Amino acid sequence: MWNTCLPFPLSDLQAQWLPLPGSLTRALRALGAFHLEILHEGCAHPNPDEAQALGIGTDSQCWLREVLMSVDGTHAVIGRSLTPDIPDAHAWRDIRTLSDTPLGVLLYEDPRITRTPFAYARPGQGHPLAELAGQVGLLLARRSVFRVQQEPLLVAECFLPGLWEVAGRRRP
Ligand SMILES: C=C(O[C@@H]1C=C(C(=O)O)C=C[C@H]1O)C(=O)O
Repeated sequence: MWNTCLPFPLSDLQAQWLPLPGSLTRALRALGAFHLEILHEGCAHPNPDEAQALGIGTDSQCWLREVLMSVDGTHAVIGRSLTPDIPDAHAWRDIRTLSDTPLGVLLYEDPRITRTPFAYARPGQGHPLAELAGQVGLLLARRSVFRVQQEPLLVAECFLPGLWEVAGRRRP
């Protein structure tokens, strides 16, 4: 399902936003009034493609964070992040206490953190991102794995149709 090649066909806006490097939160904030809502947080098991990306089994315990990011009141991006739930010496322990502070604050200041190249997908029926979005068909998603001290954090971002309305009014 996930492929490092951009899906085809894409609009100019989609081709611009999907591979956008750096903080997505920062790019969304440049479009207008930004709001982040926590949809769900807690312990969970990864689905098979998430487990494969994290290099763990589907029976592994993870910390899951699902958020909805809006711009000027328009739902724009859904984020679904997972990291193995290793107690004590866990590099991503601060993710549990972020609340509605965007995850990006943990990711772009520490030079030790690496990020894999993006992989892209169109989440279909039954995929957690489609279920969170409450729709299928018009969704585009990307994901990458951040690592620090060998600990992985999988971050998937699903771009909702509303993003293209808002982004069409301005450029990142
Ligand atoms: C990875 C980033 O963090 C964003 C914020 C997220 C969160 O708060 O859970 C999840 C996905 C991202 O869109 C970013 O800003 O680039």
